[in-house]
Amino acid sequence: MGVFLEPSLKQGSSVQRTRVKICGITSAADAQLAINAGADAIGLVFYAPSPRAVDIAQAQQICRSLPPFVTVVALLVNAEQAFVSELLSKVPVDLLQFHGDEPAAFCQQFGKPYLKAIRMRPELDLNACFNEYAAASAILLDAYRKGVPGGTGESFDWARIPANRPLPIVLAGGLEADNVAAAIAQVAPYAVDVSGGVEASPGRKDGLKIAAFMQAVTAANSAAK
Ligand SMILES: O=C(O)c1ccccc1NCC(=O)[C@H](O)[C@H](O)COP(=O)(O)O
Repeated sequence: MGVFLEPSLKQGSSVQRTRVKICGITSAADAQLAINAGADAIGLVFYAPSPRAVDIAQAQQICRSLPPFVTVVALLVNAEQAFVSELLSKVPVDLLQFHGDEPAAFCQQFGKPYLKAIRMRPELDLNACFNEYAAASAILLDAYRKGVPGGTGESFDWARIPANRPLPIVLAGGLEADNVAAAIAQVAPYAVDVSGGVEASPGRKDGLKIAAFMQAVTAANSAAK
């Protein structure tokens, strides 16, 4: 199991450092850029319409290239149960990320820790989401754009996130080097998640943007001590 979200590290643990997931990794080279810069986790998108999508064979190749202690997150959007089972049998996934409308029972059936992504639509009842997905390792809060399941590059009003949370929060949506320190200072999330903000183009990560993002996170973590 990777170290990104051990089930025992629920909200309130002594761990204060905001961790980093870099999502939408499509090559071993980009995975190496993320890891060398200090990312805790990489996200692999198994959603074909995304420009960041990978298939099982690509995911296997990327995972073979990884050093130890890197958490592999598999991102799904309303995938069929059979595909998730096949994915888990062929790729060394540490954490599932359900980014669609998956009910809690669907998410839990695989016996694998999972993140439930919640897109912050205007009328959202966040407490109801916390209750429904109480078995999740963490809740990933992402921006909402109608018809776009994720990877929007847009942020949302972080003031909508309550200070008291029953689950660790992974903050996503439009993060980049220029705003991630403010996000950490305001929200104090368990982790941050970024995709577009560290890219040269959709699906191709930019080493300089990754380095700048990680430096900003490191500075914010130091300031929080
Ligand atoms: O990244 C995608 O293309 C994507 C497509 C469909 C569903 C989810 C997707 N990404 C999920 C993530 O966890 C992203 O990192 C998150 O939405 C933040 O993306 P960004 O605003 O570009 O940093």
